[in-house]
Amino acid sequence: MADSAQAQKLVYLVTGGCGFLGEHVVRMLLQREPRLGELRVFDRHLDPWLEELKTGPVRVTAIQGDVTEAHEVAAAVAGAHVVIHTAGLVDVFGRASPETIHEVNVQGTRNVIEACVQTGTQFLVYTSSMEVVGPNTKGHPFYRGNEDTLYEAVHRHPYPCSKALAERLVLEANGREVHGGLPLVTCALRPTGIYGEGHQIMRDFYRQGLRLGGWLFRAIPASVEHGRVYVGNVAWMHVLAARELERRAALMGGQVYFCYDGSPYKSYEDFNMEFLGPCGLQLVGARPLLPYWVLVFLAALNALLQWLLRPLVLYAPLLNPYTLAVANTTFTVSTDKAQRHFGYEPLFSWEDSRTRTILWVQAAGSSAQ
Ligand SMILES: NC(=O)C1=CN([C@@H]2O[C@H](COP(=O)(O)OP(=O)(O)OC[C@H]3O[C@@H](n4cnc5c(N)ncnc54)[C@H](O)[C@@H]3O)[C@@H](O)[C@H]2O)C=CC1
Ligand SMILES: C[C@@H](CO)CCC[C@@H](C)[C@H]1CC[C@H]2[C@@H]3[C@H](O)CC4=CC(=O)CC[C@]4(C)[C@H]3CC[C@]12C
Repeated sequence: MADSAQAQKLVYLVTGGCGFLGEHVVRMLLQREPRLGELRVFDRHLDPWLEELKTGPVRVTAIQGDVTEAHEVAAAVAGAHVVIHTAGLVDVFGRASPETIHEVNVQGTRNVIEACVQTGTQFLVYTSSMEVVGPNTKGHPFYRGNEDTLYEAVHRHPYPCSKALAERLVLEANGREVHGGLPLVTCALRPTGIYGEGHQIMRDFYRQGLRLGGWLFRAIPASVEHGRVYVGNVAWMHVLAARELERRAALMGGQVYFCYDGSPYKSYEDFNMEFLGPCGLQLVGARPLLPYWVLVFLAALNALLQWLLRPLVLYAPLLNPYTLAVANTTFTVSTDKAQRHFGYEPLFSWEDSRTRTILWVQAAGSSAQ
């Protein structure tokens, strides 16, 4: 991004731009990035709402493509100044095979890096995940941790394994020489569980509650805290990080940042009730209704059934040994690294984030989307 940066209009590429987070990043860039000249949205599935964006002042180019196809990625990256790589296979339910998760999340990321190097794109922001840290398989709590907190990160599940490998590739690529001789500058953002408009699991819990006559049943102790982050703030952090990578390359290059905002620390279920409560649902029980060992048994049973039924049908319920372990382990972050390094402050207050999410749940829960 040369000396004439003031006047220069920039080309951004967002991979996974039609996903839950990707859509917010795309819209945020259009609203809040004054230097944006062209926005390329790359996704395996292009959504119809992209068409509406094409009538605005910024050129929006929709590119249907697969990150696992190196030539498709290289064609999309060529000529871009900045890449925000958010495409990924988010699967902790056993819907996709471990090989597919690895292919999309690790090889896909490798393809993005190589495309930057080959075509001379200098700035890369990667959407990593809290899952590269934990919770670990031993269920150790991560309490108000930051990017420097020591934690025994042990990955077995294909999703966190893939995110950890991909993040490492991105960080190690920092400083590589790209076509034209300049250094690649990379950083990785690690959201905790994201919520907000478009959050399909929240919508599923809402519909399940409606089916059960307005009741949800507590499964996880209220004392197990989760850090959650509003999707608009995650998108804003991506936009800011991408903008500041050039000016603060020495400081930000090769760094990781947890995504955080003012959302309260609560258990997964109590946090969901912040939105589902005002939509008319109630969480039954001050304590879990079933003993923990019963949940462990049911989760193991689900895993067994998934394995047995796989040749016939895909059985992928929310509860499995991995999701139970994650839901049942405290994982909260408390950090100001992004604020110190690139001036991040949440754009949306907790009240705002909550209101926006409630409105979306009400609309999405009752429609057939
Ligand atoms: N949802 C969450 O709570 C969290 C998500 N993340 C990360 O954020 C990123 C976005 O996640 P979400 O928006 O939640 O997921 P999502 O599934 O809604 O979006 C992912 C997007 O990537 C696209 N995609 C998948 N495979 C692709 C491929 N082979 N080629 C091109 N595009 C492909 C999908 O079509 C989708 O539009 C992912 O990298 C995920 O690992 C990180 C932390 C928390
Ligand atoms: C035991 C059930 C009783 O109601 C509740 C099951 C909830 C789980 C499906 C979720 C609990 C925690 C979630 C994960 C967490 O937010 C961290 C994540 C980060 C990511 O990068 C991807 C998504 C996820 C793994 C998220 C997935 C859903 C949960 C396991």
